[in-house]
Amino acid sequence: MVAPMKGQVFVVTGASRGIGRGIALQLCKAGATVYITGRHLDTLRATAQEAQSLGGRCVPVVCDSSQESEVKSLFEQVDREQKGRLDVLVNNAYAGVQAILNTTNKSFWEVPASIWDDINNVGLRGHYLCSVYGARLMVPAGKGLIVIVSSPGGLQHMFNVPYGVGKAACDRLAADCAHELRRHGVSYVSLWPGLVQTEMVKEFMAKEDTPEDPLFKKMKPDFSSAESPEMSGKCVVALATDPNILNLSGKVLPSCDLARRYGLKDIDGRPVKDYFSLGYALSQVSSLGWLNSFLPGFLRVPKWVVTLYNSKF
Ligand SMILES: NC(=O)c1ccc[n+]([C@@H]2O[C@H](COP(=O)([O-])OP(=O)(O)OC[C@H]3O[C@@H](n4cnc5c(N)ncnc54)[C@H](O)[C@@H]3O)[C@@H](O)[C@H]2O)c1
Repeated sequence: MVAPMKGQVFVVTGASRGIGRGIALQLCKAGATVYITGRHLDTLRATAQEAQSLGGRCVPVVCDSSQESEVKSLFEQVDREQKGRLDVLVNNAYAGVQAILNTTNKSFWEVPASIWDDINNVGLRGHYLCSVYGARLMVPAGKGLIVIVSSPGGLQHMFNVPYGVGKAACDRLAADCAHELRRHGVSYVSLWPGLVQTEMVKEFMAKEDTPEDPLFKKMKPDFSSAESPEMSGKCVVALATDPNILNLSGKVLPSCDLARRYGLKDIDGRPVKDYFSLGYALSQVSSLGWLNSFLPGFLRVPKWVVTLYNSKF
C-alpha cells in the first residue's frame, strides 16, 4: 500500500468526530503519525483506533483548545516525542455547531451574547493559540504547513453574525500568518469545505421536528450530495504532498477547487459539489436556479466576480 505521508508528523485539533475525524482517517491511511485532540479521551481513543487500523500512527491527546496551558503542553509533547518535528498542523477544533443549530433564524440581538464565545473561543482564538505554538516548531525547521478549517461563511453572512465574523477572521488569520511565515518556508492556508455530512449535520437533518426549520430547508437540496468528512482529509493529504505549496500560502482554498486542481473525488467516487459553478451560484442568489440543469458544469463564476460581489469599497 502506498504511504506518501510515512514519517511525517501531523497535529489535527478537534478530531473525535466530524471533519477533524475525517482528516485524521485520511492522514493515517496515507501513513502519517497523527496527534489528534479533543476534550474526552474515550471518544478520541475510538477515533485513534479506527484511524490506526487504516495505517500510520494515531496518538490521542486530551487538549481543550480554549486553554492555553493545554495547547502549550500538546506542542511540548509533540516536540519531546518527535524530536522537534511537526510537518503539518490542522486547526479544526470547533465548539459552535450546536449553538448554530439552536439559534437558526434568530438575529444577533435576540440570542445571548455568550454565543460569541461558544463559536469563536475554540473556533478562532484556539486556532491562534495552536498557530503560535505550532509555528515555534516549524520555523526553526524552515518548513511546514498550517491548514485552518474555515468556510464560505467567511465571504458573506451565513447562519449568524459570530459565525461569519469568525470565519472571515480565520481566513485573515491564514493570510496574515502566511505573510510572516513565508520567509521561513512555512505555509498557511484556509480550507473551505462545502456542506459536509458530519454526525451532527446528519443528526440535525434526520430530526422529526427539523423540516419546518429554515436552516433545514436551505440545506436540504444540497445534503444528499454533500461532502464526506474524509473529503477534507483528501484535500489535506494533497496539500501536504504539493511541492509548490508555498505558492498557495495565504490563500482561501475551497474543497471544490482543490478537487479540480489535484483530480480528487470523494471517498465513494462521487465528484465534489462545485459551489462555484454558474448554475449553483444562480440557484443561490436568484430565481434562475432552474437554469442549473441546462448549464454545463465547466461554467464557473470567476473569482474576480466573487471578489467584486463582496467588495468592501
Ligand atoms: N459540517 C459542515 O458542513 C462544515 C462545512 C464547512 C466548514 N465546516 C467547518 O469545519 C470545522 C469543523 O466542523 P465540524 O462540522 O466537523 O464540527 P463538529 O462539531 O462535528 O466537530 C468539532 C470537533 O471539535 C472538537 N471540539 C469541540 N470543542 C473543543 C475544544 N474545546 N477543544 C478541542 N476540541 C474541541 C469536538 O470534539 C469535535 O471533534 C468548523 O470550523 C466548521 O465551521 C463545517
